[in-house]
Amino acid sequence: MEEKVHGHVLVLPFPAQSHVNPMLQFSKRLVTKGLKATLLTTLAMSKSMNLGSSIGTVHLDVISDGFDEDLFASSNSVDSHQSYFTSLRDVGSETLAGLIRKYENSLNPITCLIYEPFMPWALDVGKQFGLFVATFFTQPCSVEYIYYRVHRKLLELPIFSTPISIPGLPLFELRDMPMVIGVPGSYPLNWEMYLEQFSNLDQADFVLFNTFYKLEDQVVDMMSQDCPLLTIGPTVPSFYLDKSIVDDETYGLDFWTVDKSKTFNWLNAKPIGSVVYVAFGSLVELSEKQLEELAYGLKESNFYFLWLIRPLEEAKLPKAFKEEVAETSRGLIVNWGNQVKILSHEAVGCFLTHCGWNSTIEALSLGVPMVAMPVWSDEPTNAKLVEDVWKVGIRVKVDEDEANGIVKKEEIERCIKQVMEGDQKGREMKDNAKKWRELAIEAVSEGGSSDRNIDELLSRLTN
Ligand SMILES: O=c1ccn([C@@H]2O[C@H](COP(=O)(O)OP(=O)(O)O[C@H]3O[C@H](CO)[C@@H](O)[C@H](O)[C@H]3O)[C@@H](O)[C@H]2O)c(=O)[nH]1
Repeated sequence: MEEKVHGHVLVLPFPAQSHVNPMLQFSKRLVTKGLKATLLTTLAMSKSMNLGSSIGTVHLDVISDGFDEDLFASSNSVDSHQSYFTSLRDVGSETLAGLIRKYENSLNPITCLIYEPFMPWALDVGKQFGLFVATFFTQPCSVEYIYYRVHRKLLELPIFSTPISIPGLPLFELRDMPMVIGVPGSYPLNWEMYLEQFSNLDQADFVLFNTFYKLEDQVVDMMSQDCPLLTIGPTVPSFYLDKSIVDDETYGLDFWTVDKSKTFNWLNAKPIGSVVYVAFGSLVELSEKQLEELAYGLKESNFYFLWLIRPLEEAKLPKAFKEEVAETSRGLIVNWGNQVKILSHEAVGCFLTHCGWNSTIEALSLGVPMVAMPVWSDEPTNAKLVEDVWKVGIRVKVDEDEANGIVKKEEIERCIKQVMEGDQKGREMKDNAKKWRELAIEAVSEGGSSDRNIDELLSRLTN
């Protein structure tokens, strides 16, 4: 039977893998602190993944985004973006309100809403019901602070002269800025959405970031001057950090089928630090030409490689390459897996990543050095920080002569070798990666900066 608790938090992520993961994980932490947490999924997610009423200790409930039969509606083509976002807002705000009402007369009515700011309307709904509302950013503070300064007109666009100086951040070139700024005119709908995040942020009771204080201290201090900011990350399954949550080796909700045995049978047979792990997250789509360069860069680096690549992307790989991989044990191609478990495997020597924020903070948390190959959004900035601030990786250079910014196979091979081979630079990256892992563990462990911040959130929530 359900017990009365001191607070019931409704958690609303944007319905995509990389947004659900950190917010689901954060929900688990809230439960360990004595709250009830209910994560909201869409009807399409619930149906197609056959979700039950909970994931571990976190309750699940559903709202509609108006696309009840389409699991991938939120990440489909740019043309359909606008209609998806309109529907998400219109249908979502109605069904969210209905759901809050549903709990009003229950033993544990909703007391707090934690929402992702790609959906700023959720804050308005929460406030209509008099709830305590916290905003949860799934990208790093460094990136959001840049958007915030544009929103406040403290950073004028377009940028004509470099290097770019932003308080709390290192000097940036255009290539280090978030893609919508570094490449003016790119992703116009996303740009609108990034700025909209701040439209009503002054109404939020707290602003949460999936980061930890020591990782972004200067920019966190800057942004904290303007909003009640709390760093609460990294939101990586606790099994890999402080082990405070029972049965917590995975996030627990996957949009694709997870390969459980092939990957680890293959990894278990490889020497320590010998494998390049390659993955580009849940959204990025590379061109056929780029995939070909990547494939042959990996092959020619002569290291073992494990490549997690979604089915539609895999279909674009050169046939000859796939056949060669299938015939030898030099490489393994798998469609989806448990990335954090892979990163924690001793055979993995480096992570070739697009620098999505989850992948980046997961690699930092697991102490794995990176080859950074950013594609869009926050990724160029994350790659800059990986290479020049945290010094845990090397960023590939785009071939200037190639249209559409292709990274050539020779460059991929060069970067992999730099990280994997034991020369001084490679060793420094590995040592720094270990250092960031220790600091990540410290942040989420009892009394650490993120742990104290979660307690601060709770004390406001329950008083
Ligand atoms: O086989 C796989 C591959 C990935 N993952 C997980 O999927 C998530 C991927 O997230 P992320 O690394 O952030 O990449 P994207 O899915 O590309 O994320 C989008 O959302 C992020 C957060 O807003 C942004 O930083 C990115 O630029 C944007 O592309 C991570 O938690 C991974 O652990 C798996 O579990 N299995």
